[in-house]
Amino acid sequence: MSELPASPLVSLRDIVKTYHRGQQTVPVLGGITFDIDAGEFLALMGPSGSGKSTLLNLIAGIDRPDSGQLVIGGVDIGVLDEAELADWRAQNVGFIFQFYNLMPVLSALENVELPLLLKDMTRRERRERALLALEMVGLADRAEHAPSELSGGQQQRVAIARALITDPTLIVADEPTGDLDRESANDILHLMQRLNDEIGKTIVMVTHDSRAAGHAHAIMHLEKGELSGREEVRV
Ligand SMILES: Nc1ncnc2c1ncn2[C@@H]1O[C@H](COP(=O)(O)OP(=O)(O)OP(=O)(O)O)[C@@H](O)[C@H]1O
Repeated sequence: MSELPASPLVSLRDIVKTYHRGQQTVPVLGGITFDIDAGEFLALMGPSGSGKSTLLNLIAGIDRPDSGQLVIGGVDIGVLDEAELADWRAQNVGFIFQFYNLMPVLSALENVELPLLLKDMTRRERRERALLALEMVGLADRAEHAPSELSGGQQQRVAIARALITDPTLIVADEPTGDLDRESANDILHLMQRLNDEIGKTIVMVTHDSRAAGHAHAIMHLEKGELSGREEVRV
């Protein structure tokens, strides 16, 4: 596993984001400043429309702020051009989505392998690594199954294996348990906690669910595009 860089891993300074739709402007983030330490498991909570997903997408390098500075692992991602940003994302960020975003025509193993297709690796190396990742999430015996042959919780575990496969600096999760029943949600949250505790993955998770947020170290609350507080959950 890669070494963790010095804290903080993520530094946001005065991040402003406004969406433009025709003549209409929608101010979403009004100057956000905070740090995320390496090894932290942070939950982002707030009412619908408060800007949680927008903030997560900026931290993941999917979108760009209008102004402000965003430094991750010592890289000022604001100065990267589109190709450099895409490359940075592929190397540094693992994504977990609410609806898993697995490719339906591929097996679990092939889905996990996908991020490695960009790497200089033999087919055999890719398969071995993907199998290890599936083992880590307890699904090695389902490697050949299609997503439609797996439960929601199992599909999310495949998605977590896919997020881990490149050994990213940062894992971002947008409502990872939003589509799951309570028991499967608990399994997923425990798995994420293990990734954090046992292999030191830094995780930022958007959630509406305070029970889910209770698995994080700290909860950052957003209100109308402003930070309204940080709550420590576990040490
Ligand atoms: N691509 C876009 N174009 C225009 N407006 C957008 C776009 N994406 C989001 N918005 C608006 O920005 C605001 C914040 O959206 P965002 O998805 O970040 O909120 P959220 O806190 O994650 O909400 P939810 O909990 O409902 O998912 C909302 O008013 C939304 O309508």
